Amino acid sequence: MNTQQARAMLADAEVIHSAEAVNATLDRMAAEIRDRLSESYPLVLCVMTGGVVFCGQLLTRLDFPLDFDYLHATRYGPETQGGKISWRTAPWTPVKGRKVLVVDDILDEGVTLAAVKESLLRLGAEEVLTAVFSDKLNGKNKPLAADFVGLTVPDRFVFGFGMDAGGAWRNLPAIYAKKDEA
Ligand SMILES: O=P(O)(O)OC[C@H]1O[C@H](OP(=O)(O)OP(=O)(O)O)[C@H](O)[C@@H]1O
Ligand SMILES: Nc1nc2[nH]cnc2c(=O)[nH]1
Repeated sequence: MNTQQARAMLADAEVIHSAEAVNATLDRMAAEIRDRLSESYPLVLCVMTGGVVFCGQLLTRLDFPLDFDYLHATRYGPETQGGKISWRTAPWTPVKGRKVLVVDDILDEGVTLAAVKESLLRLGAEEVLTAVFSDKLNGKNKPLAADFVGLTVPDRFVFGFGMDAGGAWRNLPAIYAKKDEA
């Protein structure tokens, strides 16, 4: 995708959740996570790449001691249909005996987060909680329900706030969907 194509896609897209709604949701989620984990010294793990914006903005709202690290698993690449999960990087910080909070941008079919959770439990994590900024209303029987959910999104390919559209626009502060898929 080149600059022109990326700009055209954004111009044609529909806002699903505004930046204001995103910020209010971050505040609410941080309060929920604080209530559950503020005394546990959790290990917060960002699922790269899409989780980076949500996780970064969430972290600045978590006012209690925690460790931070990341892992990288992907199954979409630049495509809009998921494939086989590809593990790129495991967390460097040992998870054995830890309460872990996994942070990702979207729960779509749930395959990625279910695989991440299973792998962390296999590595000996005491408890694995999951936080997703958006949960797609796709009517699918997901293998996992997130412990903390920000906003729901319709069953369309969405982008912005960490999520890419053909590689572009992870940097948007709001959530969009391509108009032609409405
Ligand atoms: O619930 P699922 O259907 O498994 O989809 C959710 C996953 O898809 C996206 O990652 P993607 O594979 O696109 O990689 P990315 O984070 O690098 O964009 C997103 O960041 C989630 O990790
Ligand atoms: N950008 C993006 N990535 C996803 N990964 C799983 N579902 C989606 C989606 O709707 N948009």
